[in-house]
Amino acid sequence: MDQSYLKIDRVCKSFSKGAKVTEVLSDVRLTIDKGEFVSIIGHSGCGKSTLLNLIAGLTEVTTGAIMLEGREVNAPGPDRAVVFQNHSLLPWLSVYDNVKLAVTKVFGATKTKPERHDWIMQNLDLVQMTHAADKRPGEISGGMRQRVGIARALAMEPKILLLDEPFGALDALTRAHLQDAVMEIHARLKNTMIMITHDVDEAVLLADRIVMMTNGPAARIGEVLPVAIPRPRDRIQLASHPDYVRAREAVLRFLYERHRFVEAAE
Ligand SMILES: Nc1ncnc2c1ncn2[C@@H]1O[C@H](COP(=O)(O)OP(=O)(O)OP(=O)(O)O)[C@@H](O)[C@H]1O
Repeated sequence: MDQSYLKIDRVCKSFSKGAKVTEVLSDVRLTIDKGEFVSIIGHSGCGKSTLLNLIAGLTEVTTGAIMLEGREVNAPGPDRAVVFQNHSLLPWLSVYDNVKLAVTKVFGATKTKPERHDWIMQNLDLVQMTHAADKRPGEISGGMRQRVGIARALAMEPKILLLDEPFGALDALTRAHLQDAVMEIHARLKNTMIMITHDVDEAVLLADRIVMMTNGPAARIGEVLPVAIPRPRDRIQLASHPDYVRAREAVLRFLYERHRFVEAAE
């Protein structure tokens, strides 16, 4: 019996517009273990978000299948929460109420009101945002909004947290703080995380494995690089760590040398 936690099995995805069919993903195969942190990297437009949306169940595969714990994924569900680059919080609700909305949806029938309140506060605490519980998204910084987005996603207690370039719009310092926060959360909750990034350092710092995608159309997984650097990881110590330097170089070579070669050959 196949014991994979998440299995992406020979997935192809095409989009049609009139008579024109574009194959975005071709024969994508990947298995991810429970508790693993996987970064997905690839050039713009190759199909990273499409792959994440397929796992989220927001889009359907054209052929192949995505299995989570042996069950096929073909619709969105609270077991897979997504954090997008643009926070997607409801602007008219407070930080607390934004998280509450998700908690009521998932735990409305199973947790009492005081339990739900504690759970909301616990998740805001996880991202250090309890102090802003009464603020609206427009009254807090971009980094804080992303923290709330992460709290809202985690509050659904998903099996898999899907992060679609969540820090892409943030300045470098805020980004570093949030990367640390994500590493702490991952260490504490031991949940499965899949994160799209364009940032090679971010991919290496956070991931157990880096999935590198070839250019589209018909993108596929070109290489998967294990990052065996022990945790907890400290960005300053890592900067000169030989394994870090090696992993970084391997990703850069894939993106800027090897992949260009593959593209030119096609
Ligand atoms: N709903 C859709 N209908 C038609 N084409 C789509 C749709 N969604 C994505 N595509 C196309 O699929 C390709 C891959 O898009 P996708 O957003 O997955 O790439 P990406 O790697 O995440 O890009 P980026 O890094 O720039 O965010 C693009 O050519 C895009 O135009």
